[in-house]
Formats: sequence, structure tokens, C-alpha cells
Amino acid sequence: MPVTYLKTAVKTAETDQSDVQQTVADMLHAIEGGGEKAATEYCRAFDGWDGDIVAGRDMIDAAIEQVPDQLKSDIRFAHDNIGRFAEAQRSTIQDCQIDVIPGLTAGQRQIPVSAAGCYVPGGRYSHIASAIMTITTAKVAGVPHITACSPPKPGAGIPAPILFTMDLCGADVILNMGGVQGIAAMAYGLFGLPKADILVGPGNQFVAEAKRLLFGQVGIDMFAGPTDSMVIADASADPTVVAWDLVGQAEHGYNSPVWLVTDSEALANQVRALVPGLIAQLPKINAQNAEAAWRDYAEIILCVDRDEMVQTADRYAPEHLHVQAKNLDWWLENLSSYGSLFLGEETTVAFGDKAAGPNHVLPTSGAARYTGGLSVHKFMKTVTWQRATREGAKPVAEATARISRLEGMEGHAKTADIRLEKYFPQETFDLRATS
Ligand SMILES: NC(=O)C1=CN([C@@H]2O[C@H](COP(=O)(O)OP(=O)(O)OC[C@H]3O[C@@H](n4cnc5c(N)ncnc54)[C@H](O)[C@@H]3O)[C@@H](O)[C@H]2O)C=CC1
Ligand SMILES: O=C(O)[C@@H](O)CS(=O)(=O)O
Ligand SMILES: [Zn+2]
Repeated sequence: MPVTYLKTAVKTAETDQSDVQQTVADMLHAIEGGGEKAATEYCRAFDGWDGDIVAGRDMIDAAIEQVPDQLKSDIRFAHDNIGRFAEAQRSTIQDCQIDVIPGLTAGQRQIPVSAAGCYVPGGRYSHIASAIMTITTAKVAGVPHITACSPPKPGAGIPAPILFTMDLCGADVILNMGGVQGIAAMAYGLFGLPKADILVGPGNQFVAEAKRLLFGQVGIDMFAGPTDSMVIADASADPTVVAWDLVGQAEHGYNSPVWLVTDSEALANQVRALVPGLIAQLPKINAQNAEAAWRDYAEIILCVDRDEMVQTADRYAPEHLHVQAKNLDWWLENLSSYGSLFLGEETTVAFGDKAAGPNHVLPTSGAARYTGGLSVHKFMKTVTWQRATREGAKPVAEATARISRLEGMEGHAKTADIRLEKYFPQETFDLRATS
């Protein structure tokens, strides 16, 4: 049965995307040709920053001084939790080796990339937590060189709490530079940096597009654009809690979708009635963001039962998925497309965003259909190796010669032939292509 839309979105994540693509392509082209000078000019134009691009030790130490003790302690708490979770993930990624057949051994090794570029957004809000999520995870993965960049504030540079956090988490170099220019500086190796092997971190549509266009020249974690969130709620949910959870995530930006999926029309109506009043309680800018996001991007979707709610959630593949319904284990077992899942009223997306442990850099715009979020895995290369004894090589060489010949790849076949001739001179082999 088709679901019923009690509220529909008038815009999607793709709205206005073509203008962004052209702008970003032009900027990358200009920075690739113009190097540090071009990047610095964009930094001045977009963020009003004329100071040092590479944050020196003095600037970092001055920032550390400015951060209040309570905030330092909260950031350390979050850093510990995120680090602990990343270490648990790291322990699940193993080297291995097996004897594929007697005499032929093969294995895999986990090797961290050499250089990572971590983007910490900073246009609208000061994303302290994004610094923890990206840099800490790269550090736990064992990446030897980590650069972090973030938009500077005019006349001030990167805000002190973000600089403190970047340093705490282990960034080797910090750039006072955001947007496309920050991404390009890390990818092209400007300002004395090694060229990044991977670029990670969330950002606005310009940042996300820059990463997408650079993918191939450099690895990226995923497409992480404007935040989106879905709440699944049944009749047992508290409408005020659900409404706040939706409003809380809608404050991210005018283009941050929030969706309510429910099988209770009564709950849907209560939540819908509550939302405007809650938005009005936010500070002005946050309220403007949330109001636009609610008006243009939010949806309320009425389903007949929980199976239909699961199908709907899997179709949207939300970045954050919060279930406020009975029988949480059933939902954990049955939902399959989301960046991060929050089970029950006692947790909330903001816990995961800031301090709980699992990463908050997550796939947006439906990318959760094919990928999970940022984790130590994204910084590691799973590479393979093999070696053989002469006896182990024998059957592989025979099969390789015949398969290669059938494929028309005589050069490949020869590399097998010569080994059989060298190691087993007394024996004869039928290495013709067989079809
Ligand atoms: N998916 C995830 O895990 C997370 C996503 N986010 C998302 O990150 C985004 C952060 O966005 P912002 O606050 O804007 O910070 P941002 O740091 O991503 O972008 C600010 C930069 O955008 C550039 N910019 C602004 N206007 C431009 C224009 N017209 N042309 C070219 N460049 C321009 C400037 O260089 C500026 O430094 C939000 O959409 C938020 O939802 C934030 C945290 C986590
Ligand atoms: O997309 C996300 O994970 C963000 O909501 C994280 S934060 O709230 O901006 O820290
Ligand atoms: Zn959030």
C-alpha cells in the first residue's frame, strides 16, 4: 500500500546543485593553476582572513589559554569516547593469512594511508565535534600525517575551541582555511603539506562538491553534505520529545531535511502542531534555519504498520535514524539503510553528534544505501600478498597458462610456462588453450 504524506517537501538535496558544480569546478581549476596565492585570495574573499594560513604554535597555545576549563573537560570526555569506539573498531580489522592450497600462502594486511586531510566545517556553527570525529579516528587508524583545516573568522582565525580540539586530537598541521580552498590546499599539497591520500569530513554543498570532483585524484570518505535525520515513532512515543528531536536537527541549515515516519496519525498531528512553537524558542539564526528546513524539506509520512515504516526508512536511507517505538530489538534487526541508528528515547541524535562514541561524519542524501559513515576503516587500505613454494606454484602455473592462452593473453601464459620449465624440467605439461 502506498504511504500517506501528511506533509511533503518542496525541495530536495539536489535543488540548485548544478550552480554549485560549476562554481566549485571553476575554483578548483583556479587553485590548481594559481596555487597558494589563489587559495589565499579565496580565503580572503569568502572568510575575510588576512592572517597566517598555517596556524603556528603561538596561535594554538593562545587558543588553548582562552578555552574555559569546563569546555576543555567536556571536549576531553567526548574525545575519550570517540577514541575508545574507534579503537574497538580498529581491533576488528585484522591481518590474516591462509594456505590457499598446499604451498601457496596468501594474506591481507591493513595499512593506514600516509596523509589524511580532515575538513572541519565552520561557516554557520563551530563544529568542535567534527574535529574530534575526523582527527581522532585518523589518529587511531595510525595515519602518520594529519592535516586539519577549518574556515577562519574575520580577523580572528579558527575559533579557539576548534583549534584546541584539533591540537588535542593530534593534527600535525592546521590550516586557517575553509571551503573549496581548504579542500584544494590539502588535495594539491599547498603550504608545504604532503598531498592528502584521503579527504574526510563534512561540509556544506561547496565542500562536498569539491571532494566529489577531486575523488580519483584523492580518496574521500563519502558524500557528506547537509545533515538529514529521520525519526520513526509509534503511538508509544512522546510527541514533545519527537518534535524537539526533529527541530534540533533542522537547526543545522535551511537545507537540512528532517522526516517523521509513523503509524500513528494522532502522534503525527501532535508533533506537527508542536514544531512551530519549539522553533520559536531557538535563537534567531537557528530558528531561521529550522523554519526554512521545516517548511521546505521536512516530511511527515504515515504508514500502515511497522513493516511499511522499515521499507520507508530503507528507501530514504537517512543519515541519522532515531527509533522511538516499542520493541527496539526488532527495529535493530530489521532496518538496513542508515548512517547511524539511535534506539529509544533515552538516546538522541545530538548525543551521537557530539560525545557518545560512534562517528558523526555520516552519509547524507541517501548515500547510506551504499556506505556507512567515517570509521577507522576509511583510513586503512586492505592490501593482499602471496608467496609460493615451487610445488605450490605448479598447479597454479598450469591453470594460469591455459586460462591466459584461452583469453588470448600469450605474455601472461609465458610467465607461467617458464616457471614450469625451470622448476620441473623432467616433466611435460599440456598448456594449450582448451575450449
Ligand atoms: N554529515 C555530517 O556528518 C555533518 C554535516 N554537517 C554539515 O556541514 C555543513 C556545514 O556548512 P557550513 O556551516 O556552511 O560550513 P562549511 O565550513 O562547510 O562551509 C563554509 C565555507 O563555505 C565557503 N563558501 C560559502 N559560500 C560560498 C560560495 N557562494 N561559493 C563558494 N564557497 C562558499 C566558504 O569558503 C566558507 O569557508 C552543514 O550543511 C551541516 O549540515 C556538519 C557536521 C556533520
Ligand atoms: O551530520 C551530523 O552528524 C551532524 O549533525 C553533526 S553536528 O551536530 O553538526 O555536530
Ligand atoms: Zn546535529
